Amino acid sequence: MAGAAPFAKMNGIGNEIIVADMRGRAERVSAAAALALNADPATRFDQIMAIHDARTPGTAYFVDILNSDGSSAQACGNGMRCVVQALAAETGETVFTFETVAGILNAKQHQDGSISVDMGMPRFGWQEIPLAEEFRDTRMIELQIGPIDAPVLHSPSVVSMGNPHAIFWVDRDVWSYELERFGPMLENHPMFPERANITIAQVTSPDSMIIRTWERGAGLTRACGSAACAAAVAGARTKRTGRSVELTAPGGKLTVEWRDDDHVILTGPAEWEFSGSFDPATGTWARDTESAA
Ligand SMILES: N[C@H](CCC[C@H](N)C(=O)O)C(=O)O
Repeated sequence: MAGAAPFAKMNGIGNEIIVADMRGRAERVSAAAALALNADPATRFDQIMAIHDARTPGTAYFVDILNSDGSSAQACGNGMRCVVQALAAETGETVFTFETVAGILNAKQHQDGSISVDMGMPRFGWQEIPLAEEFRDTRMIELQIGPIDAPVLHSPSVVSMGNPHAIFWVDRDVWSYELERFGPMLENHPMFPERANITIAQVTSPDSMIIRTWERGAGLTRACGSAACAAAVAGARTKRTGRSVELTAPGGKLTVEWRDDDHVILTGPAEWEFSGSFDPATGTWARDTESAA
């Protein structure tokens, strides 16, 4: 393919990620390419993490994040771990400083192969998330779906991890809620002018919870790293948990530590599946012949 860019299909505990190598190129991965790659079952993804040349001194790369509907995302914790694993394999480095549209982000690969990403500081102001109306306390906002007198989901905590998140606390098994039905309504609720990632969370101990996420621009996913961060922060803010939490998502476990310096550290694995090359304008792609299935 002329002008093709290398990519790796990877995942972060089942969050389907394409790491695209756009270094040395001026163009972005187009929304049309994202839609085409997502339409093919072999390359279906939740996020594309496009690695570009650095724009800012002191950073190694600029990472552009696209959702599977072609929209842009400001943060993707699971995808950043995939980026780190791909770059660590290529360069032998283990510590990286990246830039995204949301700012500077540090990450490192540990001896055991797990990867920690510093997701920065959470933000709680209603205008920062953003919400459509003023709430002075975003630990719990008025929002509900279902019958007025017996809402199915209500009173979420809202947090920005660079991207907007709403966490609905539930007592029952997270699988007993029809997130595929409520997710789209809540993602697009007028309360969220930039839409939102929607998570239901069941706290199982002061340092653990089970979560399921409907992602803005991607739908149901097996895991969402920034949602794990948002849920852990919201858990600590509402005194449901401490500041170090293990989160079980459908695809596996992640740990989040909300450090005393206010930074949120997400740790978990990343997995390579296969490599190929693609046209960043159209999404036409081919698998590398030497790449395993
Ligand atoms: N899967 C990602 C989050 C993608 C966020 C995206 N859906 C949005 O904010 O639009 C993660 O691991 O953090």
